[in-house]
Amino acid sequence: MIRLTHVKKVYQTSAGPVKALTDLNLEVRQGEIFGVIGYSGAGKSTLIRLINLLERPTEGRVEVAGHVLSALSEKELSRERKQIGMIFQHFNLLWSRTVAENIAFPLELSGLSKDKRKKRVEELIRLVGLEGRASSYPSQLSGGQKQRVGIARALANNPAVLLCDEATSALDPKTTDSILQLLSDINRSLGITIVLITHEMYVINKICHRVAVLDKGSIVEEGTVRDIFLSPQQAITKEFVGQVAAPLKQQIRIEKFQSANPDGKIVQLHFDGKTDQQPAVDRLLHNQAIRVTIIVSELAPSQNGFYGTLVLLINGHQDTVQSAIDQIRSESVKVEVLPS
Ligand SMILES: Nc1ncnc2c1ncn2[C@@H]1O[C@H](COP(=O)(O)OP(=O)(O)OP(=O)(O)O)[C@@H](O)[C@H]1O
Repeated sequence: MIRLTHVKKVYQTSAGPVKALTDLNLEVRQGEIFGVIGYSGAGKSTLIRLINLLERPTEGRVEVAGHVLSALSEKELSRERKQIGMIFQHFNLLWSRTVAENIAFPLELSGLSKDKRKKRVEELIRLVGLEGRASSYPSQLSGGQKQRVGIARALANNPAVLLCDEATSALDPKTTDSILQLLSDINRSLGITIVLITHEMYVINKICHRVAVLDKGSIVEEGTVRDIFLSPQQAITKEFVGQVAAPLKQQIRIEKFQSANPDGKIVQLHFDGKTDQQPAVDRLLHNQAIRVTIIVSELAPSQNGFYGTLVLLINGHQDTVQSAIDQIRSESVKVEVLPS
């Protein structure tokens, strides 16, 4: 579906040439979600902008859906670009236009009649879950809703490929999850090929089928997300995998304790670092009526005590355990009882 062959990109600047991509080869298959991960400056934005020829390669060939885009003139390109939608970190919406008018914009450029535009905009609004917001302006929307408008606009002309340029980097974790879910649903229901760039392994792990690791303008490792997670080869890949492996290891540790202690209660205590919660924890750990085991301790010092989380296994008589939990809750520690 997408094939980059021996692609190089050199920017000419007043300080001299900057090599952004060096001899890059990449193949993205029809219908997959392909992630490119790299640190800042690795060349991710350059790479994604080469796929729709927003940047021309200095050397090499860019082929999308059977067309060699790098060989086309600007006029020919503008027709082929309809095959490729794009969404951006900062949404790039038109602030003076409503949601419906933003989504209609590419349809106007394609010369679609007013009636057809209206129908298509309604379909897209439903697809991205923005019912009831058609007449809102971008400034009246949350970040997640703005990105939904971006996605609807990118899909307006039924592209075969959707490019996502750090599409969730400006969003909080919960909104990130909902946008990633939407992208995954769209990939499945429309069969659209998605290429996304990110610096977060979380994003890759959540929705990508395959991933390439970009470092200093070259792909240093590539494979299925599962294989990369199970056996990362390069040091940089190990660092990225480490971003999500720690929580995963924690989860596995908690599950082991759970299955070995079916009668115990596993609780997660959250410390806010604002008040001194140490005495409350000491009382819990030294409570003679129960047995407390520390499963995970992720605490960092703060001016007034510490912040972070503790995951504990509490064994004992059901009522005694419950009253110990109630006691620490009453001492302004947030307590979550993990499902058994
Ligand atoms: N228009 C440009 N002119 C000159 N140099 C550029 C231009 N765009 C990018 N570069 C340089 O090319 C290299 C790769 O940049 P690029 O933005 O593609 O990386 P990135 O991985 O997307 O980083 P970030 O996440 O910080 O945007 C960097 O050294 C950058 O300074």
